[in-house]
Amino acid sequence: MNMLEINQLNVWFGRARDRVDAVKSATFDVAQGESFGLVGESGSGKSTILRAITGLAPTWSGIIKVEGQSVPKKRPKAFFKTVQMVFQDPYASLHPRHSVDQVLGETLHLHGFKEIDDRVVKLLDDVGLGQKFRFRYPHQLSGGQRQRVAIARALAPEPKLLLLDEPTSALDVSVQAEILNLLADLRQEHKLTYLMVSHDLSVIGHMCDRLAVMKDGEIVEVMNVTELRALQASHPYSQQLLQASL
Ligand SMILES: Nc1ncnc2c1ncn2[C@@H]1O[C@H](COP(=O)(O)OP(=O)(O)OP(=O)(O)O)[C@@H](O)[C@H]1O
Repeated sequence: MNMLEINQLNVWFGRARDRVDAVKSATFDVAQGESFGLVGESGSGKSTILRAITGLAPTWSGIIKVEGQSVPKKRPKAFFKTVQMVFQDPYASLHPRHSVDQVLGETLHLHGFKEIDDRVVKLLDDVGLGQKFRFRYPHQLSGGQRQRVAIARALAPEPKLLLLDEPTSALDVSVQAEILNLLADLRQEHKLTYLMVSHDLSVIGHMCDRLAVMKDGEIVEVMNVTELRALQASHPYSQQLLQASL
């Protein structure tokens, strides 16, 4: 079964002469348990696709289906029990005056969980932080530790689909691999499906099964990572991207 189906998705910002067509007729699907990458140059519309799925880009047309169900314009709370997003910048995505305990506890509470204490401890273990981080505030954490908290928050509702928007590009090179390995382990342990944006083909090659190449708001090619590794892109733009990343 497909976890996610995107059909003829158009996303735009602004009106009339100011209109920007950020995503044009994007069509792809992501199977249950699959990890799917979106690559392309800056401004090609990768993040906008994730934002449209999660409801952060309000003007869109086309079909977005999660587990076979069309997503309505206004996302019900239940949607966020299935779909969660991890943002690029862990400095911007955590409230500076909320402790780790508050961030995770409030998310769990919002989604109706009981035994919140036990779940907070378990989430911190799952992301490799452990209890000693529980009562810290964001300014007392490194970038990598903050991103682990953001990942724990995304895992709190026990989602099935994680939207990952360049989850390591704001981090120090030395911790990028740690976070990618954590995400790969979590996918296995929690049987998650990933839709991941990156401009880094080696990250996509490491993390994904298939990928879509975007250019100027359009998907120009969908390929699997075996083809990526063998440099078998057929579209000239994909070939250019591959050559540039060597
Ligand atoms: N809120 C907005 N208002 C107007 N235009 C926007 C808005 N958000 C994105 N855009 C435009 O939509 C296009 C796609 O942007 P998007 O952020 O999806 O690209 P991207 O491929 O994710 O790039 P990057 O790798 O730099 O994040 C760009 O031209 C961008 O300027």
